Amino acid sequence: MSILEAVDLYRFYHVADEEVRALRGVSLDLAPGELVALLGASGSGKSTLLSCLAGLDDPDGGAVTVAGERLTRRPEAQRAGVRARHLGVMLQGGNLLAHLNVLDNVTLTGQLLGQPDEARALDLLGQLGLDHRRHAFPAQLSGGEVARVSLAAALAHRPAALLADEPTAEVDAATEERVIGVIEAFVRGEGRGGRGAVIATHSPRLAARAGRVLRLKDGRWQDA
Ligand SMILES: Nc1ncnc2c1ncn2[C@@H]1O[C@H](COP(=O)(O)OP(=O)(O)OP(=O)(O)O)[C@@H](O)[C@H]1O
Repeated sequence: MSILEAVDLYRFYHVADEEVRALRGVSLDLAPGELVALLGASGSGKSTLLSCLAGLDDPDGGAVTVAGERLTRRPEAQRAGVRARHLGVMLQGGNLLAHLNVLDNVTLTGQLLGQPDEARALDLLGQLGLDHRRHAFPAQLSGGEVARVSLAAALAHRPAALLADEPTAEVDAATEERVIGVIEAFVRGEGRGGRGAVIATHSPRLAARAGRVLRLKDGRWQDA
């Protein structure tokens, strides 16, 4: 069974009289153990697709299923439940809560699920070179640090799938290697039904390590 399945997603935005067709019939199947790199020029629809896959946005057409649970066409509270149970989401610009320190941000989803795992959170922060920043607040972090803390927060509760938008933006080559290593270890890790990741990236280094590279162009798969 696939970890995450998206069928024929459409998403249109309307700004004044103009219609932006951000997604035009995009389907995706994420298999256990798979690391998928999502490539495409700026504006091609990568963030929109990740938002729909994460249930943060409801597409205008199509369906998303995660670990056998439907994510689309449900009230936000139900989508949030599915998201917390099965997904780790890292958005562009990070998604940290300003009033919580780094460690509390990373353990937050686990706490909400009633399974906080501080040891795992500290382990992830260590692997990402952020052990010494555990008591810092988001406003005190650099852009690259925010991205890595957000990645740790997305992975700490051991979701079935990681959905990440540009996790290696704003970092040097050595740090990028750490980030890729953490993502690879996550995808290889044991889990009920397996784990997988869809990563939007402009990084050739990250794309080279993916098992599958998919390219979006104007809201469609380029080679479809
Ligand atoms: N909230 C919105 N309202 C109107 N248009 C939007 C909105 N969000 C995205 N768009 C438009 O939809 C298209 C796809 O945008 P999206 O952010 O998904 O691209 P992207 O591939 O992630 O780009 P980048 O690599 O720059 O992050 C673009 O034309 C963008 O301007």
